[in-house]
Amino acid sequence: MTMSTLHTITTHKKYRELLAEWAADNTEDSDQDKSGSLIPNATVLVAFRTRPPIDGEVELFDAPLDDEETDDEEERVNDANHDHGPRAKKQPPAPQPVSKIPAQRPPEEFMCGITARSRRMVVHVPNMTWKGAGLLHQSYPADVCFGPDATNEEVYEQTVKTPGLIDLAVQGGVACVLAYGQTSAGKTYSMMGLELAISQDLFSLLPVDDTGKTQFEVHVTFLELLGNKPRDLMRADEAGKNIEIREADTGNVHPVLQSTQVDSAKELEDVIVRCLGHRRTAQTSRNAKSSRSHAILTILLKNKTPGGAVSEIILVDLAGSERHADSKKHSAARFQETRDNNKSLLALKDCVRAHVSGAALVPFRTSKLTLLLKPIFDRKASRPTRTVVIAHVSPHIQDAEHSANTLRYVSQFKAIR
Ligand SMILES: Nc1ncnc2c1ncn2[C@@H]1O[C@H](COP(=O)(O)OP(=O)(O)OP(=O)(O)O)[C@@H](O)[C@H]1O
Repeated sequence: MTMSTLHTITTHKKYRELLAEWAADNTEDSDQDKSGSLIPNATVLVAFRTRPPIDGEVELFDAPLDDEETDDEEERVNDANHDHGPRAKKQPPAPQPVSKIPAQRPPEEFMCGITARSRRMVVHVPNMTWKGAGLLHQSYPADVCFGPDATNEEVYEQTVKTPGLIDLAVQGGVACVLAYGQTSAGKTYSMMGLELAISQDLFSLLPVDDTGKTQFEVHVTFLELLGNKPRDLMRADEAGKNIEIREADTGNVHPVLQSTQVDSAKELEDVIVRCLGHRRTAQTSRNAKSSRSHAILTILLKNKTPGGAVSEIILVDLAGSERHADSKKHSAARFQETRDNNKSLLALKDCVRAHVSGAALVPFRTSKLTLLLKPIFDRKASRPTRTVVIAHVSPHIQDAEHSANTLRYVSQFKAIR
């Protein structure tokens, strides 16, 4: 047995003991946050989700992590603005926190870095001190949390049904769900589930007249923002062609997209599945089919009665937040995309923060992503809005620092209220 294997076994044994001790002292029954339901009147609701480990995934941690990476969310996003491209000059390695040290254990061992409680998530962050291996248990509050066993149906129930997002749109408002998180944390999995569940329910929730007909027309657009390049996912024939985003004098933002009218749950579902098939993916160190882009599905409800409004349900699967280490093998073009994605995520954070705090000005023109989301940020618009941000985190202890940053980033939106 090598010294390194021995060290691994000892450290991981210690982590397991510490996790067991923490779990014994923090049972679900002692969770103060268990009672109560979602805050019905909040403009922004915060949800956290983690997923189960995937077969063979732990073996990925055997690859050494980059010694230059930064794990602070803002630092990481700003870091992406500097030249770290393939030709960038190497800096001397910085001292590494323990979670960045290359994996030192048998690959088949999964070690959980997340505990989901009803209304908070706890991240168990490895922390090496002079006393040896330790764990910091960092707790972040949310309106609702989903552990690895939660189904997409449960997520739909709590993040769409309970906050009344479809009802809000039917009444003329703007409802939005944003899936945020580290690459491979489960954003696309959640959003596909929500998109298909909304397709199933939407038509039965549209009000009908005495003849059984609804006064609403349902139209769909689907846009992909790859780095800074918007594309129409509805048009496979236009693949690769960038579309224009216009902001009219009236203040309305008009991406030049094909809008498709749908008249049934099946039609809506078919359009969504077809468009998702046009989304670009690439293999990353963490996800064989990683979505490189932000994907914005907009379901427009057009009320055909005289003076009837157009309301919207906007479903956004954001590009994965990537650390520098995750992108170090990217080509120059992919690196630029990652940089643009990270910049737009930072702009999004600023906008949501300003929006939640009731600031007079929300800087939505800072990026194409936030400009496209103007309907939820526009203070001058009279339509009521509600946004649910679902932060996704990896279940692995090796990702604990990234997970803590993700939850810190998103839980702020709850704290500002
Ligand atoms: N709750 C879950 N239960 C079971 N499997 C899941 C769950 N969430 C995600 N997965 C699986 O994990 C893998 C990564 O998920 P997904 O592609 O949704 O991540 P992502 O956050 O969208 O990644 P990226 O940002 O790289 O596109 C997929 O194989 C997916 O099927």
